[in-house]
Amino acid sequence: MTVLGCIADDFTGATDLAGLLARSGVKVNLHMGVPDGPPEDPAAFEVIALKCRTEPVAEAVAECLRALDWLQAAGAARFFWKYCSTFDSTADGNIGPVAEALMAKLGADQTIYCPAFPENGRSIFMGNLFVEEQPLAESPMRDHPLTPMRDSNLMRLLAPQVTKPVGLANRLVVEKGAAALKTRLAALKRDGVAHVVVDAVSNDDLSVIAEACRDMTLLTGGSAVAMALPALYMKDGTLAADAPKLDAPTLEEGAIVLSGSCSAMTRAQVAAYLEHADGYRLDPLDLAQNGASAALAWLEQQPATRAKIIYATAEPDAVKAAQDKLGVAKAGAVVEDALAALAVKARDLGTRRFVVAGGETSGAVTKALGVTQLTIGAEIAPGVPWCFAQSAGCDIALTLKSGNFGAVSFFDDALAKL
Ligand SMILES: Nc1ncnc2c1ncn2[C@@H]1O[C@H](COP(=O)(O)OP(=O)(O)OP(=O)(O)O)[C@@H](O)[C@H]1O
Ligand SMILES: O=C(O)[C@@H](O)C(=O)CO
Repeated sequence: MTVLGCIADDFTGATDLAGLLARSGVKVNLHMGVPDGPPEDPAAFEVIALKCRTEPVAEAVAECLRALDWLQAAGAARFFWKYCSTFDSTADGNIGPVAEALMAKLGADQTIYCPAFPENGRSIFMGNLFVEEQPLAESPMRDHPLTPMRDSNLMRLLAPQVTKPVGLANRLVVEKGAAALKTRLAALKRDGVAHVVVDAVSNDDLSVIAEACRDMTLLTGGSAVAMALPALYMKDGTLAADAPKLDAPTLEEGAIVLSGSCSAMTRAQVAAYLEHADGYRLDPLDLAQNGASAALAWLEQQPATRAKIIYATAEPDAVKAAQDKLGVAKAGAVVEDALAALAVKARDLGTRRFVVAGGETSGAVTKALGVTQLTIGAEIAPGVPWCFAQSAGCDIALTLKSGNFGAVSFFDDALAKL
C-alpha cells in the first residue's frame, strides 16, 4: 500500500523526487501522467509526473486533483506536491493554486513550502531563495524563457498565488529542532496562516523539517525535503524496513544522448561530451524547413556502440535568433518533435540507454517512446537517477536530467554507471 502519494509538476522534477526517495532503498513507482487504469500493486512511494508547471491554472489544478484521486485509490493518506527547487512559477501559479486545491480536497488547514536543495546549491534563508551564492532573482533563473524569476522572496512570490495568509518559519527556529518548529507551526496556525515557507540551508535542516512535518497530510517543496521521509516512516513503523530493492535489468551496449536543454550547465555538459563523442547539432530553422530526415539519416549511419549525441543545445543568442524567426513555441516544438522522432529511431536501431537533458525535452522523448511507467535505479548525480521502463516491448533505461543538474562530465558519468 502507498505510504506517500506524490505529484510533480514536470518530468525531470518527478525523477529527481523519485531518485531522492529511492536513496533509502525503498521501491518507488513513477508514472508519466495519471495512469488510465486503477492502481495495481502500488509501491510505498508512488510519484505521478505531470507537465503542468506553466499550464493555465484551472487545467493544472484539475490535473493535479485527478492525480490525487488516483493516489488516494492506491491507499495513500499523505501527499507531496513537488515543484522546482528554483520555485519556477508565474504570478498566477501554479504552485499556490494547486496546493490550495489539494488542501481543500484533503481538509488540510496548513502546509509548508520548502524548495531548498542544498546538494544542488539551493537554500532558503529568511524566506529568500538562493542559487549557490546568488539570490534567485540575480541568478540565471532571472531570464528563464517561461518563468523568469524576478523576486527572491518566497513569501512575496507565493502570496499572489493563494487566497489564505502566508508566513515564515525561519532558520533560527529550524536550527532549534523539530519540537521548536512544530511549536512555531502551531502558533502560525492559530493566527490563521495556512502557507508556511520554511528556511533550510543544509540536509540537517531538511531532516528537522521532515521530522516536524511528516504527519501533515500535504507537504510541498523541492525533492530534497522529502528525502528524509522514508527513514522516518521506517522508524515509526509506517513502512516496512525490508522494503524491496530493485535489480537493474541487463541492457545492450548502445546508448544515445539527446539534449534539448539550453541551460548553462547543459551547455557545458554538451561541450565536454563532444570532445570525444560523435555529435549532430539540430538547427531549429533547418528543422522547420526540412524536418528531421538529415538527422535521422545521420543516426542510421552511426555504429551502435559509438558514443553519440544529438543536441539542439545552443547559446542564448542563437536560441533568441531562432525564436525571433519561428516564435518561442514553434522553435521549441520543432526541436522537441525532432528529438522525439530520433529517440524512436534510436530504439528501433537497438539503442537501449537514453540520456535526455531538459524537462520539456524529456516529456517529448518519453511520450514518443510510449513510456508510461518508470522504476528508479542508481543515482548518477543529486536528483538525477537512472530509470527503467518498457518501450515497444523492450527493456530500456532512461535518465531525465534537469537543465541545471549534474556535473560537467554528467553524460559520461551516466553511461559509466550502467
Ligand atoms: N536551439 C534552440 N532554439 C530554440 N529553442 C530550443 C533550442 N534548443 C532547444 N530548444 C527548446 O528549448 C526548450 C528547453 O526546455 P527544456 O525543459 O527541455 O530544458 P530546460 O529548461 O533546460 O530543463 P529543465 O526544465 O529540466 O530545467 C525546449 O522546448 C527545446 O525544444
Ligand atoms: O527541483 C528541481 O530543480 C528539478 O527537479 C526540476 O524541477 C527541474 O525542472
